[in-house]
Amino acid sequence: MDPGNSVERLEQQFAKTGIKGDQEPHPPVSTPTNYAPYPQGHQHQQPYGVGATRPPYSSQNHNWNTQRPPRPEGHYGHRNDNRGGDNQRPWQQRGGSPHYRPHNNFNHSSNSNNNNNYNYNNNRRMGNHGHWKDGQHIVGGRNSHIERQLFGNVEDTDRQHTGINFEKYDDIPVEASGENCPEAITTFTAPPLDAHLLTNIELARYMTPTPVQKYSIPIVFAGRDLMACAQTGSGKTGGFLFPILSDMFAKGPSQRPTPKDEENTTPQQQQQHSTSSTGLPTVLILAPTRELASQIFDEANKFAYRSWVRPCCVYGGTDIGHQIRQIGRGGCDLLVATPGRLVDLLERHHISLRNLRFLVLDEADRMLDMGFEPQIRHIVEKEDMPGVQDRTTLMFSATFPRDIQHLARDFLNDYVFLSVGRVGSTSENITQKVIYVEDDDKRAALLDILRSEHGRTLIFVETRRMADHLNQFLTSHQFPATAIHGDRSQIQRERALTSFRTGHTTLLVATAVAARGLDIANVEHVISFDLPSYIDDYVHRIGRTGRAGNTGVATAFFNRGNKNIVKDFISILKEANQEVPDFMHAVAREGKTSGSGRGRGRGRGGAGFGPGRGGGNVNGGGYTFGGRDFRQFDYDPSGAMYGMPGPGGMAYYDGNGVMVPAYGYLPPGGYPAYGAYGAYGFPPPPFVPPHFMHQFGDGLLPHPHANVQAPPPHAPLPPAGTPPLTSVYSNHGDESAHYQDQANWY
Ligand SMILES: Nc1ncnc2c1ncn2[C@@H]1O[C@H](COP(=O)(O)OP(=O)(O)OP(=O)(O)O)[C@@H](O)[C@H]1O
Repeated sequence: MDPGNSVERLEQQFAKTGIKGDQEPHPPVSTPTNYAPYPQGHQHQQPYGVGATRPPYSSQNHNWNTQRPPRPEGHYGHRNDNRGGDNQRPWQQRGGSPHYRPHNNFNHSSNSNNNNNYNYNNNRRMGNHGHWKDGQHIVGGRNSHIERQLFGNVEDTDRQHTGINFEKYDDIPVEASGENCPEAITTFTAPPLDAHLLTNIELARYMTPTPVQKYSIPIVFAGRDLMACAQTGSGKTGGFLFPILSDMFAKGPSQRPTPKDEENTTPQQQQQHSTSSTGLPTVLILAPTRELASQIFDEANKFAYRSWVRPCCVYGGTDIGHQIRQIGRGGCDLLVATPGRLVDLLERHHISLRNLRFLVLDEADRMLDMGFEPQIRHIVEKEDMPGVQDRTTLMFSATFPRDIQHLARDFLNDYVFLSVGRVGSTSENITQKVIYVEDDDKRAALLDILRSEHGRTLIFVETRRMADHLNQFLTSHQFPATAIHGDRSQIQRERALTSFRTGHTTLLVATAVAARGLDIANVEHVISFDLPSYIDDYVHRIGRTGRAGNTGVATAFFNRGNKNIVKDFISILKEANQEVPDFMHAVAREGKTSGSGRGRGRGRGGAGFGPGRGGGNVNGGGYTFGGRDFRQFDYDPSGAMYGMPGPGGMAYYDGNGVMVPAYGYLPPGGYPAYGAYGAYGFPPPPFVPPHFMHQFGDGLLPHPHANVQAPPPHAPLPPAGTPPLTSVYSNHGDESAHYQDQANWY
């Protein structure tokens, strides 16, 4: 599908419906209930449901979301073309809107939550850092100015979530599996936490630990590796920062020589190494996006305040020379990084990982999917990082698909799997609404919603181009909007985020670059203008609201173009006790006969991802949305690993524990899904033979541990005329240099 044509077609479609940005696009339509299908065009058709007239559907309707390759890091220039506009002109001058909240002192460098690079350096110069001397932690002096910068004021609504209500989490089910799980703590106390950390926790006004923190703190203190799956907004950042910083405050800098030092360097060289400007972090935290890395860095600065620990942050899109100087001058005890920039710095020997004691993968499922996995392997296995036995490895996310859990074992040692929350991982604090809206009507539907609401609203779209178009469209309709996506320069991205955080612009149009981890206070509404191709991505996106015990609303525009995720979507809604509109069931029933055959897993999973999923049957296959320890469900002590049986088939490991590759199957009218790794479903014939899978590049090649076997002899070839499949680049707009995705196959 030609992206240019499809976008043009979209624009023509918009033009047909009168949506041009300079005229009233669509008469406001009142929807009787939130779940009513959105009227088609001007005709106000009957709601689409079972037996009702279906809105005309064209298989081309949704192709306009065609994605473009991400730009390599080096291509992110500081372009000042202002595409998409940051709307720096005062809003009143442009007609205003009820969304506007006057903010006369807007200055992104002074109001941002992300402005601590500057303050952090000041912080050092003011000499209030502590240090480690003669085996003792000497804590620095207090500074009220820095404390305001780091922790904000109680009334600072741009930075504080209002009405944090973690009691809501008290009856959330928590499951910890693995040998000898340590007991959870119930309060922040010293011991077990370091006394200095407690003073910083108090400054942050955290009264009690969240469930994930209650468990992760003793697990890490016990020296155990951890894979933690907890709902969005439930305090996972503290879940890894608290035990790590507490340990560092108590034990001081690591001095341990690694075997590599002993083998390859002379004592003189070692001496040179430690006095050179090379950063020698004790902790490495890897995150998928620059904005998330920056946010974790800010949190690390808070909780490391006045301690000997110097946090440091490196990510792409910014001047590497500046980062090198930061590492050299200020030290780098706790390093937060995006993988691409870190590899660059490792290769230039500005950072060495030989002293590492803690490795953290935040958004770990994202970090281990095919976009990042090669870089993560390079960092963990090919550089000088201590081996898995000699470091503590922690992985955190709100979703942990089974295939990623399999892969994660390579990086973990005797780990505890912690699951906080329901198996379906959306929070019940988020009210989820689904509206049936054809692609042509989405803009009108959006305007209707925005005209009746004035809160901070995040709008997710699938492509960067669409983000720009929608931003322009909203701006031309007098809404204070801005956009964040991977084609914008880092300065534009940060400016957009700051503008949204501070409430200068109450609408942020975003691609998936803003989907994970970002903690923006008081986001009231997340609108999935486009639904993502994978339900886990939806879970993360809506998780930008309803955080820290607050409530929020998530509205999804749904149509038949989303039928590939409809069953997973229904399960997510049910698990969070949300209403499932009839039209979703109807589309799901259609899916049964036409079947998209798409698995998940971004080139890793595919048809066999989880038992029974290849045929699009979720429930029968026992798939869960990442909240279960696969060891409990797939593992058979006899040496064979099985999935849970379902109508779609059975997950399949052979009796010797050797993985049998997944074979996609070709449902009528659908495309094959592919998988090459993990506990795969063993779907019904016809099979797609492995040679077909190999067309798709790295991510679809079998994992090195997989022993690929020939397909069963009866597997037929794909039917004549099956179009050749090609990988397309996704629109994740993050640090993944070679991220490939099967999105928009059809
Ligand atoms: N113990 C606590 N008490 C009060 N607030 C807390 C506590 N722990 C974390 N928070 C606040 O809760 C919010 C969400 O925390 P955090 O960003 O760590 O969530 P998360 O689980 O990592 O979310 P996501 O899945 O989106 O990455 C933050 O604003 C944080 O400051």
